[in-house]
Amino acid sequence: MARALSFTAGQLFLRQQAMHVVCWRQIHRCMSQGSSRGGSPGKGGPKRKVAVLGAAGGIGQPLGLLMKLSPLVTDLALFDIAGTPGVACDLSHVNTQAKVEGFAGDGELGKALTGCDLVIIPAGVPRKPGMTRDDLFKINAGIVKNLCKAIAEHCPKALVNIISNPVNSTVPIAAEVFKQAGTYDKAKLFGVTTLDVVRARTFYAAKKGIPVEGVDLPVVGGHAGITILPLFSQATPKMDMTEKEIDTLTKRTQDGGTEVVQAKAGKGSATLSMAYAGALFAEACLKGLNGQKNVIECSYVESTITDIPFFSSKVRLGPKGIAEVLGLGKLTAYEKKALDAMAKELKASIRNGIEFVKK
Ligand SMILES: NC(=O)c1ccc[n+]([C@@H]2O[C@H](COP(=O)([O-])OP(=O)(O)OC[C@H]3O[C@@H](n4cnc5c(N)ncnc54)[C@H](O)[C@@H]3O)[C@@H](O)[C@H]2O)c1
Ligand SMILES: O=C(O)C[C@H](O)C(=O)O
Repeated sequence: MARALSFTAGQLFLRQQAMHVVCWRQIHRCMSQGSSRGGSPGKGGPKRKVAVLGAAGGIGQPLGLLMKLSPLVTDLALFDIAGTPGVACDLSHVNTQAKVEGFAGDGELGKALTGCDLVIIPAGVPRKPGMTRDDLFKINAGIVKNLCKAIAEHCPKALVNIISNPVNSTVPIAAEVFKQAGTYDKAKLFGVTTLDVVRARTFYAAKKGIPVEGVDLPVVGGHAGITILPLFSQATPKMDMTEKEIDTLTKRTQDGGTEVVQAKAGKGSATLSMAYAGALFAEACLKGLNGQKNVIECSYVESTITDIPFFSSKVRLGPKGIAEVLGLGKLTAYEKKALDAMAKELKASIRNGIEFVKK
């Protein structure tokens, strides 16, 4: 009996190991889908340098790993105020093509940025329970401002993906810094709202009992509370939903970040799901740069599709960044009301960001 039991445990262990391998193969396959259509650097595709600023942090480390796994990245620069040489050494042993270098401290920021095609910024402090994203403004506004000044100096043509909160203000901060430096190109600046899309897809699939892989739906507005608006009416595959179901899923998506902050109980906010979402969005940007057609993601960008000057909606990515900011499509009465309700808060967050740089 004991022998039979241990044999079963052994089998279970082997099965688990096999599943790990399958998972990693799937991640590789997912990430390399870009290479077949977006140009494989190993096979003569373009060289692409990506920098992660805040690379030793909770998001920065797994995001660095996912970028190291991406077949679209040839050079990976990991910058933080400290700790990056260790992270870079660790990642450099992974047998994928990207050459990894670590840079620590302001004195090395210029070297990290020089030659970059894409800069991803998860630098800054995360929330603790009871805080809003706006409570992070005091510290993160200055961090994003200084990093963007360095981007304007060392890689003014790079695409910039901003993850640091409050995204509703840090993106306008970045825009204003670039304007002052004379390098602003609205097609190259993105607030990363992909985690809202990832969450909405997950919650919708779970609620409707359908496989999440086939689910798509836009999330528009901004990235905080009521400014996050998932458009479940445009979800595919289309499923009937009651207004109550829509309201529950909308609120869960809006509160997704807070759900993680509370579950982590003082140890930070979403890091792993954010790294996944950040890698998805970064890969989409690289595919666009490489000339892949029809690359569409939601992002918080300078926009004229509403009267709110920065707004998240679907954007088509191309060789120069944003090729087209797509419209909102047909909205339901519920969605129109939610859009009206967010305008005041979103405009105020944008104003705060701009004034912070101007003053
Ligand atoms: N956009 C989103 O959907 C989303 C999701 C999750 C978290 N976030 C935000 O991302 C940010 C980072 O979160 P985290 O969990 O990784 O935090 P963290 O504290 O674990 O890591 C942040 C890192 O930034 C570094 N840093 C601080 N100042 C820096 C500077 N001047 N230059 C370079 N690096 C600097 C820190 O040393 C640290 O390693 C937070 O503001 C958080 O709110 C955004
Ligand atoms: O909620 C946070 O503070 C982090 C992030 O913006 C998230 O949505 O998870």
